[in-house]
Amino acid sequence: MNKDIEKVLISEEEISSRCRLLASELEMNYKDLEEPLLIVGLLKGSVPFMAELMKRFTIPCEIDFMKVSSYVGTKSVGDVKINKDLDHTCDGKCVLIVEDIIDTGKTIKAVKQMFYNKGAKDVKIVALLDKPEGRQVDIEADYVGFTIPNEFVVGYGLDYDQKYRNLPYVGVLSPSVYTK
Ligand SMILES: Nc1nc2c(ncn2[C@@H]2O[C@H](COP(=O)(O)O)[C@@H](O)[C@H]2O)c(=O)[nH]1
Ligand SMILES: [Mg+2]
Repeated sequence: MNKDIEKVLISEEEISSRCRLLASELEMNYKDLEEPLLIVGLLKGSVPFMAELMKRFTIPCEIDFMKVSSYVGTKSVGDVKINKDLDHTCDGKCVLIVEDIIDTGKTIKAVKQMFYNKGAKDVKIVALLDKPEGRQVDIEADYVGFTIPNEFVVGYGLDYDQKYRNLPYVGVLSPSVYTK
């Protein structure tokens, strides 16, 4: 295990088997769509989760990415800014937003509204992790991989200062790393 990780919260095997179930639930719910589902990953944290899900889809789909920022270090600063916008239009489309983690809910609430403002017909959210104790606004994901306690986690796409995204598991970062 990486020396900066205090404990492994969710193992690689647990993530893989949960993603298999989530993908089949999503497939079932989207099987009657008349046009391709637009799957949008929020960069950078959603990349491993999005790859794990989409490789199991057999439904017609298109993919795109958006980059928004709302965090500095381990703190949510509230304001959500777009750093990279979509390549696709989403007028009249069904959109599935893929997010790594929902904490205060401010990011995903703002992003969901952005998609409706862009003319999407339907917007659903799938999040690998949910920290309901951190919630400050009224928003829930439609699909959640794991509900976790209110701790700062890294790995499987999630970073601290751009590090640890490559870990194959989700772990709790030792506070000594960010109180240095
Ligand atoms: N590496 C981690 N990133 C986190 C964690 N909790 C939140 N976040 C980042 O913020 C947004 C969502 O935050 P929200 O407060 O607006 O809901 C999420 O996409 C992450 O990028 C965490 O524990 N570890
Ligand atoms: Mg994110």
